[in-house]
Amino acid sequence: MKLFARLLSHVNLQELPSILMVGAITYVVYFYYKYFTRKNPLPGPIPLPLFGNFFMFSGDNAIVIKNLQAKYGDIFEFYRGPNRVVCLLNEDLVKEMMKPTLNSNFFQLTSHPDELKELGLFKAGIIYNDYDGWVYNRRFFAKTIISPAFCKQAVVSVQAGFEEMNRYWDQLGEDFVLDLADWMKRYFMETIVITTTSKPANALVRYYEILTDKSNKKKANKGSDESGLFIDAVNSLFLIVGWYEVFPSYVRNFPGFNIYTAKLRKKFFWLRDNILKTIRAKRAEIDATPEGQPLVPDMLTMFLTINTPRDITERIADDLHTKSMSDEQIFVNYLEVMLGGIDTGSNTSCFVVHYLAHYPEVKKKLLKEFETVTGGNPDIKITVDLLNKLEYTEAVIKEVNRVFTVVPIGNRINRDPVTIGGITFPSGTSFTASRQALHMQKSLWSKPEEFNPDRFLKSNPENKNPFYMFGAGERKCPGRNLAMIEVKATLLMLYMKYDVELVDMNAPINYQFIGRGQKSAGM
Ligand code: HEM
Repeated sequence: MKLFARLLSHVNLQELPSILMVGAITYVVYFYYKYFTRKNPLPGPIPLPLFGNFFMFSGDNAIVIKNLQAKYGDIFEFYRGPNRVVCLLNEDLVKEMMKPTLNSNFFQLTSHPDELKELGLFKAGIIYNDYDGWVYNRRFFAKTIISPAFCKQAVVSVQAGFEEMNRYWDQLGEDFVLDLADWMKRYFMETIVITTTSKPANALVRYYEILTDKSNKKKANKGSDESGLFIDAVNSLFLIVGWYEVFPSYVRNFPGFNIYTAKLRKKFFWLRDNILKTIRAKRAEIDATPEGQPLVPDMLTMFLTINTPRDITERIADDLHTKSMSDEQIFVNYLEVMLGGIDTGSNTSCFVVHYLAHYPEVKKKLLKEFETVTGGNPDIKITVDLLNKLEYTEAVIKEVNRVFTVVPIGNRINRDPVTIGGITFPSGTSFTASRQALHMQKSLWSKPEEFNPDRFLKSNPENKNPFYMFGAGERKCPGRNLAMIEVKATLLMLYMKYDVELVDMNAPINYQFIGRGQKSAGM
C-alpha cells in the first residue's frame, strides 16, 4: 500500500484516469489469459474478472447449481470471486472427499482462510483453524454439546423460549397472520444465546414490540439499542464472513467496496466487544460462586471451566489437551455456535411446516406420534428421553432435508494432488459438493422426487444411504445432536398447541442459501 501511495505521489493527476484504464485492461487480459490456459479445464460458465460467477449466485445457490448441472453435467467449474471452484455432483465423485478420516486430504474448508485474519477468525475456533487448533477446539465444542447436563439444560431453554413466543402469539390474537420464518429465526436466536450464556438476547420480545408498536418509533429504530444492535449484528454474520471468504483484500478495499467493508467490520467488531464483555462477566460470576455451589451447565461456563479446578464438563479434556480456553478462543467458538445453529434450525423447522401443510397424511402420522409420546398433554415437560422416542418425527425432518437441503452445498480444499473422475487436480483446488444433488441421485434413492419420510425409518434399507443433512467426514456438524433436540421439541410444541396453515398454499419455499435474508414464504 505504501509503495502504491509513493508511486501515486509521482503521478500527474490528469494522467491518473489513463493509468487506471491501462491497469484495468492489463488485469482483464491477464485474467482471461490465465483462464483460457488453465490446467484441466472443465465445462462451466465464463467468469468475470474479480467477481467470477458471483452474480449468477444471487438467488438460491442450490437451484443455480442444479441448473448448471443440467447444462454441464456432474462435474463442472465456476468461479467464486477470482478463485476457480470444481463442482462435484454425484456420490462416486465425492466419496473420497467425505471419508471420515482424521487429518484427511480434504480437511480445509476455504481456499484462503487467512483472509479471515482481519476478523481474528483465522487459526481460531473450528471453521478457519489449522488441524491442531481444530482438534483442540472441536474436541471441547463437540463434547460439551453432547454432554447429558448440557442437553438437559438445552431442552429447558428451548421449552422456555417457545413458551415466551407463545405468550406473544396469544397477545397478538387469533386473526394475526404470523410470519413464521421471522419468528423462528428470532426464537432460535433466543434459545441458542440462552443455552450458550444463560442470558436472554431479547430477540423475541423485541420482535413483539416492533410488531405492536403503533407509533412506528420502534420499527424505525430497530437496531439502535444494545439488544437491537446485537440482533442486527448476528443477522449479518453470514454476510460478513462470506464477504471475507469470497473476496480477497484487494477487492474488499477497492474504492467504493471499502465503504461497504468498513460497515461490515464495524458491526462485526461491535459484536466481538459485546460477546467478550459477556464472557468476562461470566468468568467473574464463576469466580464469585462459592466452591460447592453448582454452576449452570451452559456452554460458556463449560468452556470457561475446562481444565480448571472448577471443571464442570465431566472430564472432556484429555492428557493431550490440558490448556484452559482463553476469552478470545471462547469468543470464536460462541460465534460459530451462532453461525451454525440459528438459521439452520429455524429454516429446517419452517421447511417441515411447509411440507406438512402439503402432505396431510404425513402430518396425521406425525400428530399421532406426538399424541402417543405426550399422552395428549400439550403442556408436558419435555425431556431428552421423550424426544428420543420421536422416530417418525426424525424421519420427517430428515426427509424434508433430503428434498430441500438446508445447507445444500459444502466446500473442501485438497492438501495433496488428487484424481477425481479421471482428472488429476493440483493441491489447493477448491471443490464444492452439492448435498442437494447427492440427495436426489436416482441410483441411490428410489423415486427421489417423491416426498416419503418412511425411507428414513430404521427398518427401511434407504435409511443406510449416504445422507448429508449434517455433512460428512471429520468436519460433520458437531451440533447435530443439539439441532435434532431443538427441531423435534419445536415441532412437538407447535403442533400440540396449534393447527398451522399456510397463507398461500401455492407459494413455493422462498429460500436464499448464503445466510442473507433467508425466508420460507407463505407461512
Ligand atoms: C438443523 C440444524 C443444522 C444443520 C442442518 C447443520 C448442518 C451442518 C453442515 C452441513 C455442516 C458442514 C459439515 C461438512 O462440511 O461436512 C455443519 C458444520 C458445522 N455446524 Fe452445523 N448444522 C445444524 C446445526 C448446528 C448447531 C445447532 C450448531 C452449534 C450449536 C452447529 C455448528 C456447526 C459447526 C461449528 C460446524 C463446523 C464443523 C467443522 O468445520 O468441523 N450446527 N453443520
